[in-house]
Amino acid sequence: MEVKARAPGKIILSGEHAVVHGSTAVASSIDLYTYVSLRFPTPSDNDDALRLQLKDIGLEFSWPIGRLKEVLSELDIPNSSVPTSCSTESIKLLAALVDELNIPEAKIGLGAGVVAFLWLYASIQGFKPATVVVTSELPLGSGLGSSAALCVALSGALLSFSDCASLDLSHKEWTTFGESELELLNKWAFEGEKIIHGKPSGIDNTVSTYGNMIKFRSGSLTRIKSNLTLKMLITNTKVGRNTKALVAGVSERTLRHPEAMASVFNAVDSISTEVASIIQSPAPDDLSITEKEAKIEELMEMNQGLLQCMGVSHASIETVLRTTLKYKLSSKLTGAGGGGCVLTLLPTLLSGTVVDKVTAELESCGFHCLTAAIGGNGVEIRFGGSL
Ligand SMILES: Nc1ncnc2c1ncn2[C@@H]1O[C@H](COP(=O)(O)OP(=O)(O)O)[C@@H](O)[C@H]1O
Ligand SMILES: C[C@@](O)(CCOP(=O)(O)O)CC(=O)O
Ligand SMILES: [Mg+2]
Repeated sequence: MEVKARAPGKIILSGEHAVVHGSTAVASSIDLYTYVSLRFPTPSDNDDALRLQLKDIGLEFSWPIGRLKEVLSELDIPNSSVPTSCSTESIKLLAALVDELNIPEAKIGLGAGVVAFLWLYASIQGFKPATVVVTSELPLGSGLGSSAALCVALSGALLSFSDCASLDLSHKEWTTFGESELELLNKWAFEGEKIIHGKPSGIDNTVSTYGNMIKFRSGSLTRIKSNLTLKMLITNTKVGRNTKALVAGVSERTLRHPEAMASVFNAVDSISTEVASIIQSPAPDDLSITEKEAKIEELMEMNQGLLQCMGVSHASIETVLRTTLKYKLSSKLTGAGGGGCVLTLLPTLLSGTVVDKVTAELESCGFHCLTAAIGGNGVEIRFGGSL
């Protein structure tokens, strides 16, 4: 018996980083997914190992169950129905197991993802042998929430074979979980994100779990019904960065300049609240679509300025901003910044020729442009099929 789970990536329309410090942020799922397949061996397979295949990265790891028990029995492994944080000591033990894998230096960032995998696996499934296969349509470490999509898809696959979920195992189509199961899944995914991000706000795992558009503040979500079809060009600068380090950098700046940063976070909160209200405002009201788009553009520019104040912009991001401005288009970084992806609003009346020209110019700088549909379902699972 096997299960496949998929969880979407996301874009943050406004409020990244500030959301870690209690400000409102607005995010939406996108139609790019991370897939996790889970299969338990049959007795005739005679396989007593936990195997993890990162398919598109071309890496494969395995741990004899005896070795896992030896190391992890020192840990307080929680119950699958009680999402529990991985303590610093536990992270150290798991990281030592991951160090034994000799991950190539160029891919060392994956180590945090593998530690999160081991924590979620042991916590939800204990010491059962299994094969887990991960594939992703998301660029990793680029601001599109690959870390959260991994944790959400993993939690989905693991919980679907636990006592915590009551699912119809004959279901061969993509299907979602019930409300209380989603809540549990989202909490486990958050514990995984903590291992990868250090101090996540929870917005990425929440939007990946629930899908569509959300407003998020201090750990609680409000689902947003969008009355505006936003179209965004996503430019991947291909400059690698690490969310954990960038989030830590903003916290350090906040410690150095608490009052100034409080004002910055406050301004971001107002921007996100306004963005959410424009998106939700009824279609035929005082403002035309063009006027709403112009307001969102201005708010995106203001948010970008504040992200610069937080110290998370980058020369590559500034190049995207300058390039899109030549075409009178507004942009902002999305996710943790420091490289990664930039969003550019493509207004409804913008001609296809302009989109082609700006895309060509951005790609001539060495960037990669992608279009992804905004919104769509959150985590889903299906049974059967092949890994
Ligand atoms: N498909 C995957 N396989 C293994 N690890 C992954 C995968 N997706 C994400 N990760 C983990 O998440 C990290 C990237 O997360 P992060 O720096 O938060 O950027 P983002 O979430 O924007 O992609 C990777 O370095 C890796 O540790
Ligand atoms: C910077 C932050 O707001 C978003 C990070 O997103 P990503 O990992 O760069 O996709 C951090 C968080 O909210 O946990
Ligand atoms: Mg992330």
